[in-house]
Amino acid sequence: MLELKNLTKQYDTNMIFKNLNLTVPDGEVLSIVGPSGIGKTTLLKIVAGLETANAGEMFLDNKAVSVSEERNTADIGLIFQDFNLFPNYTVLDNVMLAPITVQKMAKDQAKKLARELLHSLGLSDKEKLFPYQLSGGQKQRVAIARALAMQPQILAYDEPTSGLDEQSTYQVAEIIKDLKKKNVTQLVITHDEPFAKMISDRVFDFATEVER
Ligand SMILES: Nc1ncnc2c1ncn2[C@@H]1O[C@H](COP(=O)(O)OP(=O)(O)OP(=O)(O)O)[C@@H](O)[C@H]1O
Repeated sequence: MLELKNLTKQYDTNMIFKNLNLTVPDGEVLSIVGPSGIGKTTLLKIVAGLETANAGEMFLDNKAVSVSEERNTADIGLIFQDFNLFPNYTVLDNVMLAPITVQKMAKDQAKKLARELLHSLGLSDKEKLFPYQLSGGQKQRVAIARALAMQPQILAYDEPTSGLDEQSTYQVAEIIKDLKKKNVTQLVITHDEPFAKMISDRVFDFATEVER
């Protein structure tokens, strides 16, 4: 379970949000909607430890997690809007890299895990390709496999359907629903309302539920 209590973020004098409270139970898919520039990506970055908050508390499974400093942990898997794949690595290496370098997993074990994940996401035949040789939907699935390889407690997606066609959007929705069945907690920033309806247990409207 993820809990955010009175989270406040400002950049210099620009207050982005104040006293944000949000609880996401295990296995829930929560979509976060709201207009551009309102602070949705900033919130995900704070949750993932890539950005600090000015005040407030975060708890993961009732354990306090500092939001006042950046963290380099595997507990939250972030899937970036532009995928952030390593361009000079193959699909397989993109998925294997973090378990080996961050978690010190043995190479054979990391390869086995990466292949299982790629298989489950329908990408077995793409493992030797480089990111530039993939479609947007395939890149998105590699980014999901890469995040899952770190066995995070929570997966957080920033606009996972941006730039995807209807079929790839549907595939991403199916992946999110499958992961939900495995009790993976998922936070999804999206402006795509039909997609949000398809995948979400709950929708958090940033514009109305957050003080500024
Ligand atoms: N590093 C930064 N320094 C200063 N201001 C920033 C920084 N990052 C973001 N901001 C500001 O914070 C506000 C929220 O940005 P954020 O990217 O979180 O919005 P968003 O809701 O995700 O928008 P979008 O849907 O367009 O991605 C914006 O006004 C942005 O200019």
